[in-house]
Amino acid sequence: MIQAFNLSKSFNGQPALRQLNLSVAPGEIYALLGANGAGKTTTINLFLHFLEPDEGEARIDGMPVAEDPWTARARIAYIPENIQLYPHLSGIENLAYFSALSGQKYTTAALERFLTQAGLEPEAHRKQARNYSKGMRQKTGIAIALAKEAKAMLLDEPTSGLDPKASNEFARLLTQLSEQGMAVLMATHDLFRAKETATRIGIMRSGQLLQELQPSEIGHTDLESLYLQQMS
Ligand SMILES: Nc1ncnc2c1ncn2[C@@H]1O[C@H](COP(=O)(O)OP(=O)(O)OP(=O)(O)O)[C@@H](O)[C@H]1O
Repeated sequence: MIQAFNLSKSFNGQPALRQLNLSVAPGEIYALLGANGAGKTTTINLFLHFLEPDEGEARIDGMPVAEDPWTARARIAYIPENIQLYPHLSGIENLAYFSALSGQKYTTAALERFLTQAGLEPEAHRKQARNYSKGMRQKTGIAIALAKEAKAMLLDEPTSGLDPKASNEFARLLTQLSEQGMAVLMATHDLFRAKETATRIGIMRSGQLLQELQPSEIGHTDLESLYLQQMS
Protein backbone atom coordinates (compact mmCIF):
# COMPACT_ATOMS: atom_id res chain seq x y z
CA MET A 1 0.00 0.00 0.00
CA ILE A 2 2.77 2.47 0.98
CA GLN A 3 5.97 1.59 -0.86
CA ALA A 4 9.34 3.22 -1.49
CA PHE A 5 11.83 1.84 -3.97
CA ASN A 6 15.36 3.22 -3.72
CA LEU A 7 13.89 6.59 -2.86
CA SER A 8 16.55 9.32 -2.61
CA LYS A 9 16.57 13.05 -2.09
CA SER A 10 19.33 15.62 -1.58
CA PHE A 11 19.15 19.30 -0.73
CA ASN A 12 21.98 21.47 -2.04
CA GLY A 13 24.10 18.38 -2.59
CA GLN A 14 23.48 17.09 0.95
CA PRO A 15 21.65 13.73 1.01
CA ALA A 16 18.51 13.88 3.14
CA LEU A 17 17.28 10.41 2.11
CA ARG A 18 19.40 7.61 0.68
CA GLN A 19 18.01 4.66 -1.24
CA LEU A 20 15.02 4.09 0.99
CA ASN A 21 13.19 0.82 0.51
CA LEU A 22 10.08 0.50 2.59
CA SER A 23 6.74 -1.25 2.42
CA VAL A 24 3.71 -0.82 4.64
CA ALA A 25 0.86 -3.26 3.99
CA PRO A 26 -2.85 -2.65 4.72
CA GLY A 27 -3.40 -3.19 8.44
CA GLU A 28 0.18 -2.30 9.38
CA ILE A 29 1.34 0.61 11.52
CA TYR A 30 4.93 1.44 10.69
CA ALA A 31 6.76 3.81 13.04
CA LEU A 32 9.79 5.63 11.64
CA LEU A 33 12.14 6.61 14.43
CA GLY A 34 15.20 8.80 14.05
CA ALA A 35 16.92 11.87 15.43
CA ASN A 36 16.21 15.40 14.16
CA GLY A 37 17.29 15.60 10.53
CA ALA A 38 17.22 11.81 9.99
CA GLY A 39 14.96 12.16 6.94
CA LYS A 40 11.54 11.22 8.32
CA THR A 41 9.65 14.32 7.15
CA THR A 42 11.44 14.17 3.81
CA THR A 43 10.14 10.61 3.41
CA ILE A 44 6.56 11.71 4.13
CA ASN A 45 6.87 14.69 1.78
CA LEU A 46 8.06 12.39 -1.00
CA PHE A 47 5.03 10.12 -0.52
CA LEU A 48 2.79 13.19 -0.78
CA HIS A 49 4.85 14.39 -3.74
CA PHE A 50 5.37 17.72 -2.04
CA LEU A 51 8.98 16.97 -3.03
CA GLU A 52 10.31 15.48 -6.26
CA PRO A 53 12.67 12.53 -5.66
CA ASP A 54 16.16 12.61 -7.19
CA GLU A 55 15.99 8.85 -7.67
CA GLY A 56 13.63 5.99 -6.98
CA GLU A 57 9.88 5.81 -6.70
CA ALA A 58 7.16 6.30 -4.09
CA ARG A 59 3.93 4.35 -4.57
CA ILE A 60 0.56 4.53 -2.89
CA ASP A 61 -1.88 1.71 -3.50
CA GLY A 62 0.39 0.47 -6.27
CA MET A 63 0.40 3.84 -8.02
CA PRO A 64 3.62 5.81 -8.58
CA VAL A 65 2.80 9.15 -6.92
CA ALA A 66 5.00 11.12 -9.34
CA GLU A 67 2.80 10.02 -12.26
CA ASP A 68 -0.39 11.47 -10.85
CA PRO A 69 0.12 13.20 -7.48
CA TRP A 70 -3.50 14.38 -7.17
CA THR A 71 -4.97 10.90 -7.56
CA ALA A 72 -2.37 9.48 -5.18
CA ARG A 73 -3.10 12.18 -2.59
CA ALA A 74 -6.82 11.42 -2.82
CA ARG A 75 -5.98 7.98 -1.37
CA ILE A 76 -3.88 9.41 1.47
CA ALA A 77 -4.86 10.93 4.77
CA TYR A 78 -2.09 13.20 5.98
CA ILE A 79 -1.88 14.31 9.58
CA PRO A 80 0.97 16.81 10.11
CA GLU A 81 2.34 17.70 13.54
CA ASN A 82 0.01 20.69 13.74
CA ILE A 83 -3.15 20.03 11.88
CA GLN A 84 -4.58 23.19 10.32
CA LEU A 85 -8.32 23.70 10.56
CA TYR A 86 -10.33 26.80 9.75
CA PRO A 87 -10.45 28.44 13.20
CA HIS A 88 -13.81 30.15 12.80
CA LEU A 89 -15.53 27.03 11.50
CA SER A 90 -16.78 24.31 13.83
CA GLY A 91 -15.47 20.76 13.71
CA ILE A 92 -18.47 19.66 11.68
CA GLU A 93 -18.09 22.60 9.25
CA ASN A 94 -14.39 21.87 8.80
CA LEU A 95 -15.20 18.23 8.12
CA ALA A 96 -17.92 19.20 5.61
CA TYR A 97 -15.50 21.58 3.88
CA PHE A 98 -12.58 19.12 3.61
CA SER A 99 -14.91 16.30 2.51
CA ALA A 100 -16.29 18.55 -0.23
CA LEU A 101 -12.70 19.24 -1.35
CA SER A 102 -12.19 15.52 -1.84
CA GLY A 103 -15.47 15.33 -3.76
CA GLN A 104 -17.71 13.87 -1.04
CA LYS A 105 -20.97 15.25 0.21
CA TYR A 106 -22.29 13.85 3.50
CA THR A 107 -25.41 14.51 5.54
CA THR A 108 -24.96 16.23 8.90
CA ALA A 109 -25.74 12.93 10.61
CA ALA A 110 -22.98 11.18 8.65
CA LEU A 111 -20.49 13.95 9.49
CA GLU A 112 -21.41 13.62 13.17
CA ARG A 113 -20.83 9.88 12.97
CA PHE A 114 -17.30 10.38 11.57
CA LEU A 115 -16.45 12.87 14.32
CA THR A 116 -17.80 10.55 16.99
CA GLN A 117 -15.97 7.58 15.52
CA ALA A 118 -12.79 9.68 15.66
CA GLY A 119 -13.41 10.24 19.36
CA LEU A 120 -14.51 13.90 19.33
CA GLU A 121 -17.08 14.48 22.06
CA PRO A 122 -20.53 15.42 20.63
CA GLU A 123 -20.59 18.76 22.51
CA ALA A 124 -17.40 19.78 20.63
CA HIS A 125 -18.79 19.13 17.13
CA ARG A 126 -20.37 22.58 16.87
CA LYS A 127 -17.68 24.55 18.70
CA GLN A 128 -15.31 26.73 16.67
CA ALA A 129 -12.05 24.92 15.95
CA ARG A 130 -10.05 27.83 17.37
CA ASN A 131 -11.13 26.57 20.80
CA TYR A 132 -9.87 23.02 20.12
CA SER A 133 -6.88 21.46 21.87
CA LYS A 134 -4.26 19.70 19.78
CA GLY A 135 -5.89 16.35 20.61
CA MET A 136 -9.26 17.61 19.40
CA ARG A 137 -7.73 18.97 16.18
CA GLN A 138 -6.16 15.59 15.57
CA LYS A 139 -9.43 13.79 16.13
CA THR A 140 -10.98 16.10 13.56
CA GLY A 141 -8.09 15.16 11.25
CA ILE A 142 -8.88 11.49 11.77
CA ALA A 143 -12.55 12.18 11.00
CA ILE A 144 -11.43 13.89 7.77
CA ALA A 145 -9.42 10.75 6.95
CA LEU A 146 -12.42 8.51 7.64
CA ALA A 147 -14.72 10.64 5.51
CA LYS A 148 -12.16 10.62 2.70
CA GLU A 149 -12.09 6.79 2.80
CA ALA A 150 -8.30 7.02 2.61
CA LYS A 151 -6.35 3.80 2.21
CA ALA A 152 -3.07 5.09 3.58
CA MET A 153 -2.33 7.41 6.43
CA LEU A 154 0.85 9.44 6.85
CA LEU A 155 1.51 11.08 10.19
CA ASP A 156 4.34 13.38 11.21
CA GLU A 157 4.99 13.51 14.97
CA PRO A 158 1.32 12.85 15.80
CA THR A 159 1.76 12.52 19.56
CA SER A 160 4.18 15.37 20.24
CA GLY A 161 2.54 17.81 22.63
CA LEU A 162 -0.33 15.47 23.50
CA ASP A 163 -0.87 14.61 27.15
CA PRO A 164 -0.57 10.90 28.01
CA LYS A 165 -4.34 10.34 27.95
CA ALA A 166 -4.77 12.05 24.57
CA SER A 167 -1.74 10.18 23.24
CA ASN A 168 -3.19 6.87 24.42
CA GLU A 169 -6.59 7.65 22.86
CA PHE A 170 -4.89 8.64 19.63
CA ALA A 171 -2.91 5.40 19.56
CA ARG A 172 -6.12 3.40 20.06
CA LEU A 173 -7.71 5.19 17.14
CA LEU A 174 -4.75 4.36 14.93
CA THR A 175 -5.04 0.72 15.94
CA GLN A 176 -8.74 0.74 15.06
CA LEU A 177 -8.00 2.27 11.66
CA SER A 178 -5.31 -0.28 10.94
CA GLU A 179 -7.70 -3.07 11.94
CA GLN A 180 -10.05 -1.73 9.26
CA GLY A 181 -7.28 -2.18 6.69
CA MET A 182 -5.60 1.23 6.65
CA ALA A 183 -1.82 1.27 6.06
CA VAL A 184 -0.24 3.72 8.51
CA LEU A 185 3.22 5.30 8.32
CA MET A 186 4.10 7.51 11.25
CA ALA A 187 7.25 9.54 11.88
CA THR A 188 7.80 9.88 15.59
CA HIS A 189 10.23 10.54 18.43
CA ASP A 190 7.93 8.75 20.83
CA LEU A 191 9.66 5.42 21.46
CA PHE A 192 7.07 4.38 24.02
CA ARG A 193 4.14 4.95 21.64
CA ALA A 194 6.01 3.33 18.76
CA LYS A 195 6.59 0.21 20.85
CA GLU A 196 2.97 0.15 22.07
CA THR A 197 1.20 0.93 18.80
CA ALA A 198 3.33 0.03 15.81
CA THR A 199 3.41 -3.37 14.14
CA ARG A 200 6.84 -2.53 12.74
CA ILE A 201 9.54 -0.03 13.67
CA GLY A 202 12.21 1.42 11.38
CA ILE A 203 15.21 3.29 12.74
CA MET A 204 16.67 6.01 10.51
CA ARG A 205 19.85 8.00 10.70
CA SER A 206 21.31 10.50 8.24
CA GLY A 207 18.79 9.58 5.56
CA GLN A 208 19.30 5.84 5.86
CA LEU A 209 16.99 3.17 7.18
CA LEU A 210 19.39 1.31 9.45
CA GLN A 211 17.19 -1.32 10.99
CA GLU A 212 13.66 -2.68 11.01
CA LEU A 213 12.19 -4.61 13.89
CA GLN A 214 8.98 -6.03 15.29
CA PRO A 215 7.93 -4.27 18.50
CA SER A 216 6.81 -7.63 19.94
CA GLU A 217 10.42 -8.85 19.76
CA ILE A 218 11.82 -6.15 21.99
CA GLY A 219 11.14 -4.56 25.41
CA HIS A 220 10.89 -0.81 26.01
CA THR A 221 14.33 -0.58 27.60
CA ASP A 222 15.97 -2.62 24.86
CA LEU A 223 14.32 -0.48 22.20
CA GLU A 224 15.69 2.66 23.83
CA SER A 225 19.19 1.12 24.11
CA LEU A 226 19.08 -0.02 20.49
CA TYR A 227 17.89 3.40 19.35
CA LEU A 228 20.62 5.22 21.27
CA GLN A 229 23.22 2.77 19.98
CA GLN A 230 22.10 3.45 16.38
CA MET A 231 22.23 7.21 16.96
CA SER A 232 25.78 7.22 18.40
N1 LIG B 1 13.47 22.08 2.07
C1 LIG B 1 14.68 21.77 2.51
N2 LIG B 1 15.77 22.46 2.09
C2 LIG B 1 17.00 22.13 2.52
N3 LIG B 1 17.26 21.13 3.38
C3 LIG B 1 16.23 20.42 3.84
C4 LIG B 1 14.89 20.70 3.43
N4 LIG B 1 14.06 19.81 4.03
C5 LIG B 1 14.86 19.01 4.80
N5 LIG B 1 16.15 19.38 4.67
C6 LIG B 1 17.28 18.71 5.31
O1 LIG B 1 17.15 17.32 5.09
C7 LIG B 1 17.54 16.58 6.23
C8 LIG B 1 16.41 15.68 6.67
O2 LIG B 1 15.38 16.52 7.22
P1 LIG B 1 13.97 15.96 7.71
O3 LIG B 1 13.13 17.16 8.00
O4 LIG B 1 13.47 14.98 6.74
O5 LIG B 1 14.35 15.21 9.05
P2 LIG B 1 13.42 14.63 10.20
O6 LIG B 1 13.90 13.25 10.48
O7 LIG B 1 12.00 14.79 9.84
O8 LIG B 1 13.76 15.58 11.42
P3 LIG B 1 12.82 16.09 12.64
O9 LIG B 1 12.76 14.96 13.61
O10 LIG B 1 13.58 17.26 13.19
O11 LIG B 1 11.49 16.48 12.09
C9 LIG B 1 17.99 17.60 7.28
O12 LIG B 1 19.39 17.73 7.20
C10 LIG B 1 17.29 18.86 6.84
O13 LIG B 1 18.03 19.99 7.22
